[in-house]
Amino acid sequence: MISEIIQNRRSVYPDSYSKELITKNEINQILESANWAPTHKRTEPWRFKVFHTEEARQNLSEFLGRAYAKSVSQVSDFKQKKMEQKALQSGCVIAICMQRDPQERIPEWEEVAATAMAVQNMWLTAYDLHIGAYWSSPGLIKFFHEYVPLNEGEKCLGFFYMGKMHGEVPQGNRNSSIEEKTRWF
Ligand SMILES: Cc1cc2nc3c(=O)[nH]c(=O)nc-3n(C[C@H](O)[C@H](O)[C@H](O)COP(=O)(O)O)c2cc1C
Repeated sequence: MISEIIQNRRSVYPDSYSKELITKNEINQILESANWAPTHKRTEPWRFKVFHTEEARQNLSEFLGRAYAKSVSQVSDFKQKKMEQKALQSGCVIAICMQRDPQERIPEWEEVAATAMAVQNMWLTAYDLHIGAYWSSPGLIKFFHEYVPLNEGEKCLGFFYMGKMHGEVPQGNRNSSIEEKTRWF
């Protein structure tokens, strides 16, 4: 049931991923799901940069460490190490990017929303494949273009960390019920 998959999907963090590899086929399934998100004026604004091989993740890890240090006024060695570790603990990291419509035919928020819907498709597909994942949006993403050149109007919105799950999916919780967030007329 789709509602069970939706409710059981969780943010699963890199320190709880197993060492089991994620295959290219699994990554392609996850990316294919992204491409079926809805999109106003069919701008299909989601763009992805995939860091799968150990070498790619090692290089990304080094960049993340450097970018973290640049993004804060006081560097914490602990936080810098943690930031570096995440790409190494993951089976794959995907940078989530959004390409603004060059003609700006729709407001930017709609393209951010469409990209977020693409990420939700990825997240649900990953869960279905027993792959834990989470969307990370640290301040350092503003430096991502220094590492991977982005097109004009393309922005990095965060990183999608993924790793094979071992054990149970964490328990979910919500601060308030849907009734409290809904008014019926
Ligand atoms: C746009 C977006 C950005 C997020 N950024 C972060 C982040 O930077 N760090 C983090 O720990 N979690 C981040 N999360 C994950 C949320 O913390 C998580 O979704 C929330 O705690 C609810 O938990 P659940 O996903 O397991 O239901 C982000 C989620 C979204 C949708």
